[in-house]
Amino acid sequence: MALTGGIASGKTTVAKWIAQQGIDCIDADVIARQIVEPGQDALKAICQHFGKQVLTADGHLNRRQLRDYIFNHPEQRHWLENCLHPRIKNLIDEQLLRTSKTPYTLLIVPLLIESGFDKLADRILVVDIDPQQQLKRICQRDQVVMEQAEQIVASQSTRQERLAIADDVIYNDGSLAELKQKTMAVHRQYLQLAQAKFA
Ligand SMILES: CC(C)(COP(=O)(O)OP(=O)(O)OC[C@H]1O[C@@H](n2cnc3c(N)ncnc32)[C@H](O)[C@@H]1O)[C@@H](O)C(=O)NCCC(=O)NCCS
Ligand SMILES: Nc1ncnc2c1ncn2[C@@H]1O[C@H](COP(=O)(O)OP(=O)(O)OP(=O)(O)O)[C@@H](O)[C@H]1O
Repeated sequence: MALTGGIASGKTTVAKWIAQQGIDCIDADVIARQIVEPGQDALKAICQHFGKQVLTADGHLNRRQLRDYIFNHPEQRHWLENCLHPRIKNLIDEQLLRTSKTPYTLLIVPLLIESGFDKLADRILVVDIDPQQQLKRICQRDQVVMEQAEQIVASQSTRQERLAIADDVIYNDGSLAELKQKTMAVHRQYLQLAQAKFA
């Protein structure tokens, strides 16, 4: 099962609760962080392309600076995606081979449509959020100004595009407790589907 949704829609929160039920989760954002750790070839490629100023004093990727830059320069965002997505795909493939012990595996991919990783999943779950609420959450959580929040949202698939490919939708329009209830309902449904598949 793949889980997607726009930035700050609630994917990580939903995935955390599903992981607590003992379900294997693979998170593309986590992999995207691992492959740019110091010493990794993706970090070297980024450094060669953007220059050393994209590193912090201790040799880590300066994520905030790169974020500010790529969301103002779409062609550079595409370069970064072309650099990282094939590497992320390889690691997802590797992890999928190793994670077959739980009834289903949850693959969390923010840019599911844009990356083409939707082909890896037999079912797509979308976390949907009201755009105004989404912008508020981005600004609050990431300490960015409204203009950058809007730029990031505009660079992603639209709400309609995501809903069009969804098999299941969790509407994150209430409290965290309500979100948890909806998540557990979907999880129970997926357990049943997995059971039916292997019965
Ligand atoms: C630009 C980077 C360094 C900013 O790092 P930062 O720590 O601020 O954000 P983080 O990685 O936690 O991502 C937060 C969210 O931003 C959004 N986002 C990330 N990359 C992109 C992108 N290329 N286009 C649109 N939205 C994006 C996603 O909704 C993601 O969940 C980082 O997001 C990155 O390396 N992006 C390119 C890799 C990528 O495409 N990741 C998504 C995996 S499918
Ligand atoms: N229903 C809710 N009520 C209150 N806060 C919420 C709710 N849903 C999510 N949040 C908060 O909104 C923020 C974004 O949620 P979360 O990190 O799960 O989103 P995400 O889709 O994983 O974001 P990203 O795409 O940036 O990785 C978090 O701080 C989370 O605690």
